[in-house]
Amino acid sequence: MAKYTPMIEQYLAVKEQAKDAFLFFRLGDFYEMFFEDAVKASRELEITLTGREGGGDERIPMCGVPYHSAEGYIQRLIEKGYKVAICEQMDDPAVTKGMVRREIVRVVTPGTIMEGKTIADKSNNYLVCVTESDRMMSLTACDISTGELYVTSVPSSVEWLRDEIGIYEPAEIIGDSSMLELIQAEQIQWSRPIVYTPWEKRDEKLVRSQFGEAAWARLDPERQQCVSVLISYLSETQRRSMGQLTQFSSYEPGHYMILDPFTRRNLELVETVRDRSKKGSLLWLLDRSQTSMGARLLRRWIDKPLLSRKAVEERLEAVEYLYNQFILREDIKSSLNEIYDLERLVARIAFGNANGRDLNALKISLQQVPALKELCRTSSSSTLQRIAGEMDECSDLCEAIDQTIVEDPPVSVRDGGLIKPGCDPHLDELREASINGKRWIAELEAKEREVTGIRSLKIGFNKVFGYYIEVTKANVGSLPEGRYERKQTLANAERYVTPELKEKEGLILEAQEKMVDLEYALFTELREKLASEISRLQLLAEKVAELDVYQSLAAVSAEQGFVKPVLTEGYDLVIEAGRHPVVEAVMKDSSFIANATRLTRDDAGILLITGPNMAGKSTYMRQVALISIMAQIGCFVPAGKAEVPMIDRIFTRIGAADDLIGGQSTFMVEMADIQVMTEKATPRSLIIIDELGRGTSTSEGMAIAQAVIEYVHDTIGCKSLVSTHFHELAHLEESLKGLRNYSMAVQESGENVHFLRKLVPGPAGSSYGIYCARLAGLPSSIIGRAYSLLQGLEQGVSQAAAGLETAEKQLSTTSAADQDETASDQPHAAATSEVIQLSIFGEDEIKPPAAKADSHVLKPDPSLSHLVETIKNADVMNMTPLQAMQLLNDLKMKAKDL
Ligand SMILES: Nc1ncnc2c1ncn2[C@@H]1O[C@H](COP(=O)(O)OP(=O)(O)OP(=O)(O)O)[C@@H](O)[C@H]1O
Repeated sequence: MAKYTPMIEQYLAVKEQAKDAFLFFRLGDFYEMFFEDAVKASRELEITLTGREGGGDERIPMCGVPYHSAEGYIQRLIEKGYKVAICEQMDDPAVTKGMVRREIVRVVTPGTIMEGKTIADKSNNYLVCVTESDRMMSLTACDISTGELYVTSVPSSVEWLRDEIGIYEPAEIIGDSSMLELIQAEQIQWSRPIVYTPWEKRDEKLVRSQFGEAAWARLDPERQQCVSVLISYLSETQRRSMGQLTQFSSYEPGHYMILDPFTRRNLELVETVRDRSKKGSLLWLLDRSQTSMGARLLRRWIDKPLLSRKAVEERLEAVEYLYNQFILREDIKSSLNEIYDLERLVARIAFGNANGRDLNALKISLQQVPALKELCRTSSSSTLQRIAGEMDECSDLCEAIDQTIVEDPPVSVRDGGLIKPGCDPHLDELREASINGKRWIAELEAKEREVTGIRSLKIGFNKVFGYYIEVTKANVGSLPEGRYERKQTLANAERYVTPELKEKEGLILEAQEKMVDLEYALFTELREKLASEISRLQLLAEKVAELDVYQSLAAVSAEQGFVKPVLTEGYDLVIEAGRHPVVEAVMKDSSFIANATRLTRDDAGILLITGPNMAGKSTYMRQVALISIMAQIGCFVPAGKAEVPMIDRIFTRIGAADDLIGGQSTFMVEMADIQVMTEKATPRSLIIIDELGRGTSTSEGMAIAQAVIEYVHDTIGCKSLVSTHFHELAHLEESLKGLRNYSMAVQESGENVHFLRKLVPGPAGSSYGIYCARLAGLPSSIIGRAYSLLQGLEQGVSQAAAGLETAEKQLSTTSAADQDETASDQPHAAATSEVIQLSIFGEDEIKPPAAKADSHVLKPDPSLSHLVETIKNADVMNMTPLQAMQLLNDLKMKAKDL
């Protein structure tokens, strides 16, 4: 095989270091890609694929992008989930003999981007690292564009891992390959695509030197390991100091309310279920922030509601104060409005890619701080006063920028024109020389015109020939002999230089070159000075963001008529006139119907809610969860009055999450969720289950629903809202002390049903499902047929229920003697209530059949004794839930055959 050229050999050697990335190989003014990379990139970026002789047997596929527009191409590849390794020329080709050295200077990955369209201003872009050691799982989340770094760990648990990743919604996850496989096996459809990079190398030394020995020592060993893996990845991909990472925030997951990814989605905390847009989410409603940092912090608060009542009350104190102080709120708002994204500015400064405009943005932002601080200091809110006390105005840094950078600097920092006069005496001298030189040239032009008598003579400049005297062809004859040396011939003009022009040009260009170099040096000196004060700036950014969130929560609370919740360490959740904040806000006619909620230890901790489709059950249940979350982030809540206990976990099982997991049936998903709930829920949790037990046959669904409700009631004992279509479950109120029936009221008038959206005590009469189908516009033939089928089905259910009731009666008489005190733990009897017939239509063509369901009790059948025997012999206490379900199903089949 023929040998490759040295350049291709060099390419291949570099490519070895970046196998999983596109290698952007700098060749002059282009980044070139070769071989497979070229073929793939030409397809992904829609650029022309060419070829090049490289010494091998065949032409080598090649494609390239101009270096000055590479940013856009890199972003497009990152958005598609690829990585890009940037390989630069390390020597100046102009002065290098032979081949220039080339090295990878940075690998851009989805989790390590610093700027650009890919990361929205108001959201974070996290890289998450997961590791496991000694049966402890650790997770580190880092956003290098803002300098945030979080680390936490717990005894190994896949659910925890899933929940925690759900909080960060990372762009990329690195870490132990076994852990990555575990996460991928969960098949969760995250709201954004995640790139997985196995990475097990660690760099403890770097972590210790970057964060200090004291901070290192405070971390548990498993967290140390996790941070070391992450930092090693950053250092190998970014290949520069990550000065923006000044500290890590190590936290205990137990300090926050736990919300699994399904619950987050179901409650539409940061995006809607339907189109995953922010609009229509709780974040959208609460976000009146003026700065991007504030917006990101608000999102973090929503992602992690607090468990410490004291900490929440401190937040509420500030929100309440600002709620009542409209003018102060407006003043704070207008100051905040002038503040740029400090976190990202500061990260760019540390990363070394901030330009003059960035420094000025920092200056303008810092100029707002004294006023903000004063507003907080003079307030009578203790929280705001604390913020004022912690705000470092950084006026020295503001002044340094002000003295150095001109008002409107260019984008580039390498071409001069960004340092103020008076900042550096040497620069001023050079400027003077350059200005004088230019003046001299202007004078020379006038002089030459006079000497030659050529009025159109002019002096110009270009990069190739420098300064020249230009004379049109017609006037060339008028030039005196000797002094003028021809440099360039154009179509209708000639260009000349003279010895004195050449000499002056040398001086001017030298001054200019020196000036540009000196300006760059002065600029980087300032940038480095700012970089060395990065922790002060980051701390200030935190305070500004916190203040911004307070004013945002206060503004929206005042605007929407929210009230301050009363937080308790107790059990009872009592809400008067509660509303769903987002549904209410999007209703144009302010017609949202408020509903109360009472979940108390003395009365009932479980509300079993029945009611027709469309009646507002889901909205009601979500509103209770949202009120709890809002209270625990420190926001006022949409209610007339609210007493809210600190809730440790909200568990929701709401229909809309069905599409989250591919390849599993709705029913299996529901059961898996319920399983997690039974394992994790505590008495301080809140459970919300919408339409429990659907997705399987009616009788099985009903049986499972009842068993689950009993388990929640007897074993977990937490507050729960359960909605169901099985009206037959209403009887549970009799057997479960802590359960109350409620329903969403409807009013029937003639043919129509009017949804009152009002929660009333007692079970619902009917589900009106077919009525809703009619509302949705289904053909009347289908509606009519559905009604007649319903009648048949209801008779069947009624008979089966009656059969079971009889069986149960027989069982109770024959086995009364066997009963002991554990009987109350046995599954409760299947529903026996009469199924209520719909009668909401008049003499319509789709009128439901008139007959009422037959509710009489059937006579016992001889084969019933077999059924009873089976029930009697069942060793219920030693059955798994699945065996119990199986038994129940067998009984049902036998009952059907009776
Ligand atoms: N309290 C309320 N006041 C005014 N409108 C409401 C109220 N609650 C719900 N709605 C409106 O009623 C519609 C149906 O509500 P929701 O989805 O909660 O009903 P549902 O009983 O859960 O129905 P389904 O069982 O079909 O899911 C929603 O579009 C919502 O806008």
